[in-house]
Amino acid sequence: MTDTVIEIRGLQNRFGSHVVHDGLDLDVYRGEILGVVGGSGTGKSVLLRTIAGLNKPSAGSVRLLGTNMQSATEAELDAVSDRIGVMFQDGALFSSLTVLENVEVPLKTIPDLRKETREDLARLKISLSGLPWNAGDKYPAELSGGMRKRAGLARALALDPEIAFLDEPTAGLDPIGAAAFDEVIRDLSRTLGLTVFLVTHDLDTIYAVCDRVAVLAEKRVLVTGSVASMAEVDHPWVREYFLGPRARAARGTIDARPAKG
Ligand SMILES: Nc1ncnc2c1ncn2[C@@H]1O[C@H](COP(=O)(O)OP(=O)(O)OP(=O)(O)O)[C@@H](O)[C@H]1O
Repeated sequence: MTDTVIEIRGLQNRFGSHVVHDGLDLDVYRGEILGVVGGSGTGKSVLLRTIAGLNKPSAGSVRLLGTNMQSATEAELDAVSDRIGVMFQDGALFSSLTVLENVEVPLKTIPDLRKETREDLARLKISLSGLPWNAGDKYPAELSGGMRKRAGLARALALDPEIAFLDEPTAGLDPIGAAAFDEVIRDLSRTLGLTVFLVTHDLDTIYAVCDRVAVLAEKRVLVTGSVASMAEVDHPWVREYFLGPRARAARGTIDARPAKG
């Protein structure tokens, strides 16, 4: 049976008179990597923040890991927030803390966790995110953009989340760095059974890692389906995005990769 970990119904988000989402429905299933795409300003980040409980919608409901985010008590919201990890576009690290200390921040919510154990757990997450062993002792300003993103991922993974929300994880990375990041995301999903809610503009990432895609347009989720099925969708933005020259190039790169045994 499919386990729905995020269930959104009739969602509306408005800022003053600006309606970003209206009547938005979406289901996300356990263990999948869902790519959320859409033109600039269609509300991908607002949607991510709303699901994660960081933005209060003006109408509709979000059920996250079985918790109704609109009617939950503070204690229930805290409990569900411990089961998710969020990686923001810029990594959102504390600049005055080392990478290790940044990753330790969420772990400090665990009562009675010994300092040594907390540090070991943080170092494990740092290495799972593909950072070199000594990166934990560096400050964010000493890292490249790609390494900062990995540090942000390590912090998002600190509490062994069931769902990782990643906002533009490969934006600003060079193609090799982006491909390496794709691999980390895919490995984490496959080995840890992590569900990934992935906001991205990066067609290479979509073709390389996403099990399903949700397209945001016209203030709602216009369509969901496999990446391949997007070629059949008769909507101008979807056609331009998935059938344009960049999509052809991204598809070609994936088709050209040797099959994994
Ligand atoms: N706190 C806020 N107050 C007012 N307007 C906001 C707020 N947050 C987002 N918006 C508006 O909501 C709309 C959607 O923003 P959002 O950042 O979610 O778009 P996006 O699809 O992620 O865009 P991009 O692809 O460019 O990152 C934008 O018009 C933005 O200006």
